Amino acid sequence: MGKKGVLLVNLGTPDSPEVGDVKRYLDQFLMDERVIDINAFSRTMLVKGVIVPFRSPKTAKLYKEIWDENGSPLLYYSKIQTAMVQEQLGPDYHVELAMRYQNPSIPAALAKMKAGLVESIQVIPMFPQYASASTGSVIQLVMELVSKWQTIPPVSFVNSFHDNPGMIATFADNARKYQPETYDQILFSFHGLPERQLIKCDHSQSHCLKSADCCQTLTDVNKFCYSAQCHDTAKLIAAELQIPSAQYSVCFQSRLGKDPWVQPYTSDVLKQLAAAGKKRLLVFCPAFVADCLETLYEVTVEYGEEFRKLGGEEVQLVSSLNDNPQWISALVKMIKDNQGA
Ligand SMILES: C=CC1=C(C)c2cc3[nH]c(cc4nc(cc5[nH]c(cc1n2)c(C)c5CCC(=O)O)C(CCC(=O)O)=C4C)c(C)c3C=C
Ligand SMILES: [Fe+2]
Ligand SMILES: [Fe+2]
Repeated sequence: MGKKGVLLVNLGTPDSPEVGDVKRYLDQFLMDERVIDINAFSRTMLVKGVIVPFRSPKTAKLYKEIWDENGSPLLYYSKIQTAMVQEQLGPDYHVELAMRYQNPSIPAALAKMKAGLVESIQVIPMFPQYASASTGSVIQLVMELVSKWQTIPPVSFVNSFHDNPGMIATFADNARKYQPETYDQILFSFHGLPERQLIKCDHSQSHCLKSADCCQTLTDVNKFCYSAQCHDTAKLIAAELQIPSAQYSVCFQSRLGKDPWVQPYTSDVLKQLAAAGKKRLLVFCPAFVADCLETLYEVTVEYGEEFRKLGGEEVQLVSSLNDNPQWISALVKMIKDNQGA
């Protein structure tokens, strides 16, 4: 019997924090039609003509702030997660890590699995909430590549795991050491998305963004809605920690460009909380399974500075799932439960 293949795929990071590598990363990332989802001509003009040349030097500086002797935190933790999952699953499994953009690449990881004669492939896009720009993009590329093989093994995909009990429990446990009840407000800050991508993912075309709060509750109709899944994750973590609904806020960070993104924006929520006299904030970022630029720099440094300028005192990040053994066990259970699905 061949081994069962498991492919863990995260977003990706530059090969180094130097401008050239950041350019290559942003170019590949933002030229993805699921990320900048406009017509090909406009995307090329915008990405290659404006965003990559102007953003890369600034983004490279930010990467230099979080790059340490282990390299990029996202890649570092992803490698550890992969090794820990392989260790727990044992020799019947062949576990590979890939990044959607840059390295280790999805084609290289799939080639290793093919050479290892795996009998099946289970793909886990490492994004708890489904978005076309993240999970959808990974699934599309894997399908495109494997569809060209002569022998196509059974391939399965995890579509989302926004309510995975082990993931929720790990985030809650990570927060306990900060004593969440001692903070003025808890924030769940998720990576943002253009609003039009929510609407495009609404198969009913009658739900998302049709009323002020339609994407705040997960139902059968909107079960693939990124915003609704984010709200559900926040609600479950808050319930685990017995945080009353008035004590927490859900918000969305990392907006790029001028189009409207899913709201409320984290910056706006910081302003409201500072105006209401809140001083100390505890921030979860449960769109990520590993600490990365968006948690270590955007939240800790940028939002921290922003909030202090507004009169606040502290923005404390809850560390991500990283190499927490409880998370690894949850991931292993997810793999075993999904086997053959
Ligand atoms: C949670 C999953 C992610 C979704 C959905 C997502 C959508 C998305 N992102 C951009 C633009 C950028 N994102 C950047 C960094 C970044 N994004 C994610 C995850 C999701 N993005 C991660 C994990 C990271 C950090 C990677 C790391 O190396 O640590 C960046 C690069 C940084 C910067 O220049 O600001 C950009 C750009 C868009 C446009 C988008 C959906 C449309
Ligand atoms: Fe992003
Ligand atoms: Fe929605």
